[in-house]
Amino acid sequence: MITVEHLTKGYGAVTAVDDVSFECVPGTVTGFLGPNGAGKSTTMRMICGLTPPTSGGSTVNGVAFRDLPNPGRHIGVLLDASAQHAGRTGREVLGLSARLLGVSQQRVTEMLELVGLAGPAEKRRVGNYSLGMRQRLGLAHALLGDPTVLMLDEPANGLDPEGIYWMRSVLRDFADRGGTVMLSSHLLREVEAVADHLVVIGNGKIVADGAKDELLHSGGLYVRGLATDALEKVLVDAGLSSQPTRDGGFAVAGDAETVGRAAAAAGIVLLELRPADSGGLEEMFLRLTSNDSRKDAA
Ligand SMILES: Nc1ncnc2c1ncn2[C@@H]1O[C@H](COP(=O)(O)OP(=O)(O)OP(=O)(O)O)[C@@H](O)[C@H]1O
Repeated sequence: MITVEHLTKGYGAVTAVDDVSFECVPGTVTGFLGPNGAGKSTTMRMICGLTPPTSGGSTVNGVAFRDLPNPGRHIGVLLDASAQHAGRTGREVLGLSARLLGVSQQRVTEMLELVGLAGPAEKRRVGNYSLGMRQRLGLAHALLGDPTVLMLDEPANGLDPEGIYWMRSVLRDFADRGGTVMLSSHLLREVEAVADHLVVIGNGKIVADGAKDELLHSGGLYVRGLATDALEKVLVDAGLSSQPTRDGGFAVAGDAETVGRAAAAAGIVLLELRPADSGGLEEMFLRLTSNDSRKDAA
């Protein structure tokens, strides 16, 4: 469980994180979404005690990170896969951490196997790893202490499609076994496939927080029929608010039964009647990306 309460961080005139509160609960994957410079990394750094907040606080399983006796046994963190000792081999990196955490070398072997680095790869220096291999090692490192919480900053960076699919299945499995997962991304599509819950941050502030299905389908219904003009008239006559879409359909605020019955009564053949795509969230996300990206300004 991760609990964030009124977390705020100012850097001079910039408020990188502005009164942010949310929870990541056991058994779920929370996608922490926001454009570049939105405040994702700063929030994560505060959660794991690397950056002191200006105000507010956060806990992991009810305890402030800095007060956890052996933090790696509670929360596995992957903030920057490239920040690993380049001169050590993959096995050495994990082996040293295992000694610090008090876990066995057998666990090191298991984690290397889990992330697909067992064999020749584990004997290569991390400096010679691709970014995707570093992400795999970073995930093995995060899982090493058998924590109940995982917090990962952009873990899909550098992974190929097969690697992204694999990463999702590891995270999904971790959550399905009761673990808490928080992962950040600046790509909605990337977290959509794995997250149950979404927290969206823009310009340091939370702009959306809720179940993924609710947020993605807050755009109402999508309907498309054979006779476009007639369908539009039917929707108007039924008192339903609708917007034409570029592909000849309509985004409708209403329930499927009302739309379906109204179309049937008018003898209109419907080709599609379904929840709208992630239009609402995606549009909001695009707006954030165009207006709130502070990377350019920074
Ligand atoms: N150490 C720092 N000193 C000054 N400003 C900082 C510092 N760290 C972050 N910032 C600023 O805080 C804001 C949020 O940055 P942060 O790295 O948390 O965003 P992010 O959402 O993780 O972005 P990205 O996806 O690009 O990593 C940015 O405007 C950034 O320039």
